[in-house]
Amino acid sequence: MSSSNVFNWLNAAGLSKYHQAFVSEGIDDDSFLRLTIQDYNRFGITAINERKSLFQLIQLLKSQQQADGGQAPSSQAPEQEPPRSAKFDTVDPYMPHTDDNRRPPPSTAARKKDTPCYVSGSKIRVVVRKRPMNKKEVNNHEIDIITVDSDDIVSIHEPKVRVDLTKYIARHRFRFDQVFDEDCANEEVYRCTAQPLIESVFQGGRVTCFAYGQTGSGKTFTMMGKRDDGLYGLAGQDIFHLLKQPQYSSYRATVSFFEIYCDRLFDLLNNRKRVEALEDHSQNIVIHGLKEFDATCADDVTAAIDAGQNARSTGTTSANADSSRSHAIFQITLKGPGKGGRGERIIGRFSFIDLAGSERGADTQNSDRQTRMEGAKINESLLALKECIRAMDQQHNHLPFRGSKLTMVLKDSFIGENCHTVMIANVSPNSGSSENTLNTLRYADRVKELKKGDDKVNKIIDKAIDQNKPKRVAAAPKPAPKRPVQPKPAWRGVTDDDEGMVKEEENDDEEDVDDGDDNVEEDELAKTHEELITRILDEEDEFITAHRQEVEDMMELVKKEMQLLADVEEPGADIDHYIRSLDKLLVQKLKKIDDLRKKLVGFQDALKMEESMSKTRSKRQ
Ligand SMILES: Nc1ncnc2c1ncn2[C@@H]1O[C@H](COP(=O)(O)OP(=O)(O)OP(=O)(O)O)[C@@H](O)[C@H]1O
Repeated sequence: MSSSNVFNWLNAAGLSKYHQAFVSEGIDDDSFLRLTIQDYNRFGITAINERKSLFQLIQLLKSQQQADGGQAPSSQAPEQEPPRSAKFDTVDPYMPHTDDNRRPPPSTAARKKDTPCYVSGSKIRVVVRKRPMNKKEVNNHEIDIITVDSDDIVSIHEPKVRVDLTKYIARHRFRFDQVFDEDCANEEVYRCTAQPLIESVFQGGRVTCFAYGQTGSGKTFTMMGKRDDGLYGLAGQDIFHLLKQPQYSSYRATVSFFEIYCDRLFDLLNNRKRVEALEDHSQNIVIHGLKEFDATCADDVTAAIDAGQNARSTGTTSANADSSRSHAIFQITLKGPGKGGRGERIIGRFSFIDLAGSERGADTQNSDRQTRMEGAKINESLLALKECIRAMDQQHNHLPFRGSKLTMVLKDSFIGENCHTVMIANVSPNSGSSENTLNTLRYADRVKELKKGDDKVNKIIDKAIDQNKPKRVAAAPKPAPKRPVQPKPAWRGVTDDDEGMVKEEENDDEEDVDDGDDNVEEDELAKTHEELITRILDEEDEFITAHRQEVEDMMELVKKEMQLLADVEEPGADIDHYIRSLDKLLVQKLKKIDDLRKKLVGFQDALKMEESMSKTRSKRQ
């Protein structure tokens, strides 16, 4: 291979001005193809667009080399069709990192190593991860109803029974940015989701990675893994690897870990102390009282994760001991010198969120009030989250981050140019979870609805999918409008199987259906109910604060009474003064008790109203 290729390649990518730096470093064609993102700084290539160009160029040359059976690419600029990600105008971060030191386990690595990670031009990436069937599900003779049809298409084969008791399978297909099957290791999920975004945190980025899904679908497994092989730990390793580079020597990393339960924040690294999210004068959200710990190596991250997870699973009250009812937020923040060398500023932040079990949001009509309130808050936060991500992706000016505590504390993850969000929708494969799995896929699908400008891109993908579609055999009748919202079948095919007639439905483009007047009324009732729950939670806080104040005031008054008693027992004490003073104190005490009691009665009324509203809603179901 001639070394002159390096100049031609750089020239093709508009980077010829850096050629000299490559010559000085002795880079020939072979070593050029082995360059990693971490190397780019050595040549002075720091601008994001130039780094992207170089990354893309190297990927194209490598794929050309592979296509040529390992032959060296020519010195011409690559002429082949760019990989799909390049067509979509973003890219690079999600192409495979072949330089990665960590290797996925052999079985997965061998099959998946070269699978490119696709990305559209948007700031949000939605992937699906299917977990394997567990022993219990196998022993119960449940079947696996999820098939991963390709790198980005997943089908759920939902067992259904008609009114005439015949069984059929409704097949729903969804397309996402990427789909991981049950053989994928955490490392592979990490490689295609969080890892490509690590470097952007060093460039001022705010990266947020959510694990969404029903309880037991693998959210914690994905985020935590077994100690440090989950996304938290893997990201920690990479961040510290980069922090060792000379250009980042003035940066430091801190970690924090907290959870949101019923709109309340608890510090998982400080005995679950309650902390508050407040807006400062610049409208930034600051979590007052949250402990941030310096982390100097990946082991510090692991230690913080262990401590936080321990605190989470050994909750102080029975109600929130169940971690699936709270959102856990683990943040790694990079800090560096402030502007002009003064003070310190936040450079970037990586936030990982292990969301509450998505099915918990449906607990709003449970007989237990605490469960209802938890459900309402989970529901509210997941809806607000979806809206914020969509608004961010569609570049709306208005971001509804005030819709929940969760979106409020993540405000800086949604605003600004350099924000990226990854949502990992975790699904359980067993037939018993079909309803929840379908809900998860629909939620993720709504998050990822492509914006209008992407129509062209959509068509290209749809065409690709169409080529694999079975022939359309009959127009499908629109299903009767009924809650939960049913998808509009795009087509139906009819085949037979052992169970009798099997029908397949495909729902690549699911749409909401009109729920009618009854549902409008029901929605209104649900809205009022949820508002009432929010009011109760706020009033509960206010009432507890008022009660605490009343106890402190009473203690002061009791102290004064004791002083009066001591004085009156002295020889020659003024009995009139004693009686007048005691009367004053008793009036003050009565007023304090009366004030607190009025608050208590108001609060009880709200609780009764909530109870009756919950019953009304249950009766209407
Ligand atoms: N991809 C996977 N491979 C192997 N085992 C998995 C995988 N995903 C999940 N599991 C196992 O499934 C079980 C449930 O997973 P996990 O606790 O992560 O679920 P979860 O969604 O976090 O539930 P919760 O909401 O209750 O916290 C665990 O025993 C976990 O080890």
